[in-house]
Amino acid sequence: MLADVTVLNQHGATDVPVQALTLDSRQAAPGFVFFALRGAATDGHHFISNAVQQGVSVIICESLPATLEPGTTYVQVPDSAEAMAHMAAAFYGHPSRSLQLIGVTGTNGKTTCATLLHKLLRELGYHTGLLSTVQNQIDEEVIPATHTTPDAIRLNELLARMVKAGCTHACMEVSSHAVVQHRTTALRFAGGIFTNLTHDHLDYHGTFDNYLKAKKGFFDQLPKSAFALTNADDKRGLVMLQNTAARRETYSLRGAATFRGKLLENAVHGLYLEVDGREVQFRLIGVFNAYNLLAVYGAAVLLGEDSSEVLTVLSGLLSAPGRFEPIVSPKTRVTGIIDYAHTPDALENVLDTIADIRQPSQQVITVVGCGGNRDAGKRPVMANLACQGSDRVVLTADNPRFEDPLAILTEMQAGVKAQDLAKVVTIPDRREAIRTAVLLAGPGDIVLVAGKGHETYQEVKGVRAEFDDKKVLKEMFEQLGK
Ligand SMILES: CC(=O)N[C@H]1[C@@H](OP(=O)(O)OP(=O)(O)OC[C@H]2O[C@@H](n3ccc(=O)[nH]c3=O)[C@H](O)[C@@H]2O)O[C@H](CO)[C@@H](O)[C@@H]1O[C@H](C)C(=O)N[C@@H](C)C(=O)N[C@H](CCC(=O)O)C(=O)O
Ligand SMILES: Nc1ncnc2c1ncn2[C@@H]1O[C@H](COP(=O)(O)OP(=O)(O)OP(=O)(O)O)[C@@H](O)[C@H]1O
Ligand SMILES: N[C@H](CCC[C@H](N)C(=O)O)C(=O)O
Ligand SMILES: [Mg+2]
Repeated sequence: MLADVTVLNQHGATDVPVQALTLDSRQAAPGFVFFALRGAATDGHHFISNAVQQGVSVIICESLPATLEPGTTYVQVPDSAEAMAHMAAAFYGHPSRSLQLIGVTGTNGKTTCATLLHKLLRELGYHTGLLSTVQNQIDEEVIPATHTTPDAIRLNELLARMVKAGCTHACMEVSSHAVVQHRTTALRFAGGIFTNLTHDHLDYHGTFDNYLKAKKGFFDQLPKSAFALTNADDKRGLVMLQNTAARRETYSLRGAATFRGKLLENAVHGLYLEVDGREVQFRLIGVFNAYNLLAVYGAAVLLGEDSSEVLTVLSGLLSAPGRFEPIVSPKTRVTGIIDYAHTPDALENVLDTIADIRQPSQQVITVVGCGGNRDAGKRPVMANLACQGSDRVVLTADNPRFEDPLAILTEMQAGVKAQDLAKVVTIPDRREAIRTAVLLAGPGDIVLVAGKGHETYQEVKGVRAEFDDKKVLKEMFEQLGK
């Protein structure tokens, strides 16, 4: 890559003092390096002159502007995002090299696995960082997250803060967007975990094959020193490791694998599993969580931890916020479940879990919507799955973003089969939808509020208004005397 770099207006970019890095001209200031990135909505190259006006020292770009300002260094590279990843890692002193960094990728389960591994390592006595959809953490210090995987600059900055705080380990989610946009390029991972691959984000990746390649790209980049731990029961589990240089390891609930689990019981009070020959009761609910637990167990053992100690700690852990989080109404014992299921596979898993643990007398009422400016293909599928697994369904808005919430609901309704029409109501206002579901619930029934989990906002036309499914549900229980 370096052979292709062209430096103009200075004798060498290394002589230019640099105070900070940015990918956004609006944040640029004297002493900054500005990276011109080609994005999905616009092209950072259009903002080079703005960045120069704001006094940046260095511009990293793929094509040079027609006029070069004296006093500014221009570095032309084949791929600005890739160059940014390498420069960000170097600028922050390659923090990933001072950590046992574990990356988790897959369609569902990343937050759950990364959070569980973080909690486990904390309990085992390590100073540990976490980068996740819900929040970033340095030990117990919480730093709000804007992305599942931050951009390369923010990512390296956060890892450097972890190193400075004395962390020896860090757990992070690696989204498919992150791989494609080189957010994790130039990090040194000690291990990678694959959870599963199902339908999501086809709006961004175009085809399922591209989506698969993005996830696989993470394992292709792992070094020989790392482990690559995959779900052998997932259709794409082994493909992920096909070209990795890392040590290949597997986990399975069904057959031969490095880490074997057997489902003994999936009950309302938790999972009872046999793990590597030992029977253990866990507090997490649902078969999908049996996979998450096995993955985390395997990763910890591969990091050199004692398997018995790992199981003891894991058995006491609760899941990540907004992941199958139960809230029981005080009077009529309605069980509310808040879950971040926003993909067809996640919704199906959650409803299957509810089917496994419910009593025949309990009705299931599901509140669900689909996000705007995201994969539209999942909308009818999710509405249909909600109908298959529930007695009543309230279709509502998720985060409409820049789309018309009614148009999203029309696309969802298209997935409702004629015989299910009678069980569906459509209420665009999410608060009213939750209220209706609670009204429909008789004593002991189950209300699943899917899609937004831990989120504390609803995003409409670029504005995030306060909205918390958990709070609203509790409020409705109280208001309606449930
Ligand atoms: C689709 C996507 O991933 N978008 C990310 C991408 O933005 P973009 O490609 O749209 O950028 P753009 O608006 O076209 O701008 C191009 C460049 O011009 C720059 N610019 C723009 C305007 C200006 O005045 N000056 C300027 O310099 C921008 O800073 C950017 O560098 O690069 C930005 C900077 O890193 C990200 O903030 C942005 O995330 C947006 C907000 C987003 O919603 N991303 C989601 C889809 C995402 O990444 N999700 C995954 C999780 C998915 C999962 O669940 O698995 C995640 O890791 O969070
Ligand atoms: N291993 C799993 N397999 C399938 N579904 C799962 C699994 N783990 C969790 N889920 C379901 O998916 C939802 C999202 O889980 P989680 O937040 O852990 O996934 P994620 O991969 O981090 O999602 P995102 O891509 O949005 O960050 C959960 O609320 C649950 O419904
Ligand atoms: N990380 C996912 C989160 C989706 C959450 C859901 N509530 C929605 O808004 O679609 C995304 O950015 O696509
Ligand atoms: Mg996540």
